[in-house]
Amino acid sequence: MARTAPVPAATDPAIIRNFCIIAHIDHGKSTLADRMLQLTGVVKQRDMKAQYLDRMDIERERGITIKSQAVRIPWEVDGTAYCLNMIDTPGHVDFTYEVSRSLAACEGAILLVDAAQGIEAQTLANLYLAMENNLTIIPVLNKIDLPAAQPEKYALELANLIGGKPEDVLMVSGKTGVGVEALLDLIVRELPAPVGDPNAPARAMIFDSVYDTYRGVVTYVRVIDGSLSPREKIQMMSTRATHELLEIGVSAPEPTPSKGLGVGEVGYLITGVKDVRLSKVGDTVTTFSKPASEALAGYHDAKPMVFSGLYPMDGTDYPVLRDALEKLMLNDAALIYEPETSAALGFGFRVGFLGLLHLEITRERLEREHNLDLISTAPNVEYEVTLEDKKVVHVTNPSEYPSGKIAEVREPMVAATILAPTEFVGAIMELCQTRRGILGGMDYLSEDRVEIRYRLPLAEIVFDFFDILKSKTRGYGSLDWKADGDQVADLVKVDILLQGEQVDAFSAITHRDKAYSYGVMMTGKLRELIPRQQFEVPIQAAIGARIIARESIRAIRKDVLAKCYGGDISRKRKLLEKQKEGKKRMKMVGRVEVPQEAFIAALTTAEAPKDKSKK
Ligand SMILES: Nc1nc2c(ncn2[C@@H]2O[C@H](COP(=O)(O)OP(=O)(O)OP(=O)(O)O)[C@@H](O)[C@H]2O)c(=O)[nH]1
Repeated sequence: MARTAPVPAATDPAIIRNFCIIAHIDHGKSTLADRMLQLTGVVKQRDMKAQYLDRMDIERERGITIKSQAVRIPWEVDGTAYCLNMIDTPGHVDFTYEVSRSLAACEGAILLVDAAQGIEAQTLANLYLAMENNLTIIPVLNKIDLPAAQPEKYALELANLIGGKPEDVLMVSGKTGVGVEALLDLIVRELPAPVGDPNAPARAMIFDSVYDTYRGVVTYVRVIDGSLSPREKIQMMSTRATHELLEIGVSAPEPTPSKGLGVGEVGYLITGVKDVRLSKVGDTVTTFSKPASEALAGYHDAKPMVFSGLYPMDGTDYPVLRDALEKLMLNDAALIYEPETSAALGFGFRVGFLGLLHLEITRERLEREHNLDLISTAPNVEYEVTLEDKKVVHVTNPSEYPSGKIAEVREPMVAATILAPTEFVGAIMELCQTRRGILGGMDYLSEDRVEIRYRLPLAEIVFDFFDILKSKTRGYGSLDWKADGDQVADLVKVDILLQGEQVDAFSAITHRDKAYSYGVMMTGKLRELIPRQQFEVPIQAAIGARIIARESIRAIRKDVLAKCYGGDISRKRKLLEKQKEGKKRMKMVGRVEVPQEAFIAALTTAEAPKDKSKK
């Protein structure tokens, strides 16, 4: 059955359907997208590879989507050729901002739920985002080929959630392709066609901007009103900057130049601009000759949540790291950084991330794509410190913590939603309580599944919370969170001193109740890591002038001349020279020699256990 027409030039909005697939991580969005590409003949059988739309190596290796992707696919229903624009979105909480951008470019969303797992935290979060954007929602259960699938049970859960009948929930398998044709039909029938004024001045919304080494910045847009055509000058409405349009086209899924983009169409623009910040996501594109007077409602900028220092292992790599960050920023508008120096680690950068997964991926890309070896310092959230003289300081690094009289410290908070089987309610509440959480509410989604809402300090959940939640719920708990203002907190800065000398890289800002355990942990760890010296070295943890923990490394004197009796001066000198060589790999902190490895080991293990990135 030939249901696929050649990609029609969509000048008539009535034949366009713009949709995205939203789901909890791993519920099968990318696999379903693959099947749609294959079934519609957009990607030839022999070119097909799993996760076709995930272009980055890291995305493929980890099996996760980081960047959104948009593709145009043809589909014929009742003899009419339709043009579907599918936008694949990431599912991980760190990349929610990508999802919300994609949603704004669509009329409808497929809410995909794993038929063996049921509704999870990001299912809800994404559903609410889609509802805020007034999208028509098509509920779909995926992976019905799995023996563990419970389609009836979860169809009921889904129907209860969005208000509908369980029999209206479509059953598909992205793996085998069952139900995917029916889903494409449903998209055409159920989703509204885009509406806009074709004769009005052009207004197109930028929902993504990507840097491509060969083509410069590629800007993805959705046209709301009017049209854009090749060789026309375009204008960015926020800055009024104008750019020549070098190419305009659609992703099908390879970039295909077109004669222009009309109302409701999704496509790309290439202007020869070299910096994604000049083609800002959320901005409105209009034409220079007939500019629109009012911009479309934009998006909020993604706000970094976690900050960490990135230092090259080898100090001479600093310029390489600087260039690498600059390049990466061209492609990742959420990344921010500024230079910083550390007495222990030398020159580096303080970088802001959306979450730990974003940190890990950025670091991995820097190391891999630029051949760097990096040390990342223990991550921090951003604190707002008000001094008694009313001065306000924003602190993302413990070494910036003001030493003057502090009136108040505020810490960022999040609204967290946890979904889990009811039997784990007690364990989850206990965990949230120890993390200074305040219960917001609890709802039963079905007899055996509960949604628990907590307000928690960001610093308490961003590092190891999810791993602990997973282990306490035997893998069944899922978590989603979003920023929720801030609160006054009793926070202190814990310093680590080696022989009375403060080592900035080991300082931390913690809640007063946890300061002692941090001090004990860090001094203990350093005692193990720092080799014995020729004198005793006290390691102390202190809050201001008050010492809260202490360890010491006993003295030894490695007498390299011990075996060298007799008075041969040249031999003695040779041995002393050799000893000096070995010392070059040491950092001096006051009089104490600390091996580079000690910094790395102490910092990497002080960091939260690595987020294994699957939520
Ligand atoms: N049995 C079965 N497995 C599936 C099906 N769809 C997806 N999977 C598997 O589920 C896992 C996750 O699928 P993905 O398509 O990568 O999930 P995703 O939702 O796109 O994940 P992110 O892009 O990271 O958000 C993969 O191992 C797939 O092979 C299905 O219909 N049946």
